[in-house]
Amino acid sequence: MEPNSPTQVTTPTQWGTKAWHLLSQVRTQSPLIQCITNFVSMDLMANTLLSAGASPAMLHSVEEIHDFTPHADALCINIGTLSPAWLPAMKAAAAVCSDKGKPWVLDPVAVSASGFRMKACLELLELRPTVIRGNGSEIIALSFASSDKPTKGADSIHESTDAVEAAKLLAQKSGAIVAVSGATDIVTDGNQVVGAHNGVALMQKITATGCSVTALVAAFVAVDKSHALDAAVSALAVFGVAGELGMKMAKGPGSLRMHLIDALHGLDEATLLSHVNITSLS
Ligand SMILES: Nc1ncnc2c1ncn2[C@@H]1O[C@H](COP(=O)(O)OP(=O)(O)OP(=O)(O)O)[C@@H](O)[C@H]1O
Ligand SMILES: Cc1ncsc1CCO
Ligand SMILES: [Mg+2]
Repeated sequence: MEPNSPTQVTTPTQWGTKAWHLLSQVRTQSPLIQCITNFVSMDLMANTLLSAGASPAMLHSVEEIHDFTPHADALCINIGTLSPAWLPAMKAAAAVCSDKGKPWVLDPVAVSASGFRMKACLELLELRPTVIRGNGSEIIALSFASSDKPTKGADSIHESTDAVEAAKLLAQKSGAIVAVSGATDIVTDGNQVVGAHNGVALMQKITATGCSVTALVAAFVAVDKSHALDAAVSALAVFGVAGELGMKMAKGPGSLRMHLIDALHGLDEATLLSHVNITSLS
C-alpha cells in the first residue's frame, strides 16, 4: 500500500477557515453521496447530509451499483445491521470507487461483535477506503483484527484517546485516514494526529450520530479528495459545533437531534470560526 502523504501543520485559525471553506464547498457543489448503511441510521444520516448541503442517496441493491455508483461523488459504507445479502453490494460499490479513484468511507459499527462482522470489515479494507471512522472500541478492535472479546455492540467502552496508537497502526496498515469519535475526535494518517474538541456528551445518547458524521466525512472528502485528513477533521468539527449550538436549545436527546440538524443547516462563518476547536496532538 502507498505511504500516507505528509500534511503541513495547520494553526487553529487556519483550521477554522479550512472547515468553513469545505462546508461552503459542500453547500455550493452539493456532492452526491451514496450511502449503504444500517436501517437505524438511514433517516438521521440522510437528514445530516441534506442539512450540510449534500445530496444523499441510500441505494444498496447490488443490481444498481454498476449504473449508479460511478455517478456518486463519494460512498459511505456502514456495517451496522450487516447481513450476508448486503455484503456483495458493499464490496461491488467499494470496488467501483477504488477503481475510479473516488473517495469512500467505512464505518465499522460493532466490528468486534462477531467473526462475521470482522471478516467483512477486513475484506472491505482490501478495497482501500479513503477514511475509516469509528468509535474507540471499534478502531481498537479493527486495528488488531480482534473479535475475541466482543464489546457492548454499537457503543464504545473506550475513550477516543485510548485508541490513538491503534488508530495510527490501522492508518499505517490500511493506507486510510483513521478517525476516532469521542469527547475529542482524533484523526490520523498514521503519522500526524489531530484532535477536534467540539461536540457535547449528549450526542452519544442519540443513535446514529456517529454513523451520520461518517457520512458527513464522505461529503467533505468528496469536495477535497486530495486532502482527506483535513476534510475528515473539518467534518467532525462542524458536526460537533452543530451539536454545541443545538444543545443551547435542547431539553434532551430527542430535541437535540432536531436542533443539531437545524444548527448544521443554519451554521454561518462567524459562528463556526468562533466555535471550532482543533489542535495538533502529535
Ligand atoms: N463525550 C463527548 N463529548 C462531546 N462530543 C461527543 C462525545 N462523545 C461523542 N461525541 C460526538 O458524538 C458523535 C458520535 O460519536 P460516537 O463516538 O458516539 O459515535 P458512535 O459510537 O459510532 O455512534 P453510533 O454508532 O450511534 O452512530 C461524534 O460527533 C462525537 O464527536
Ligand atoms: C444501535 C445500532 N445497532 C446496530 S447499528 C446501530 C446504530 C448505531 O450505530
Ligand atoms: Mg458507530
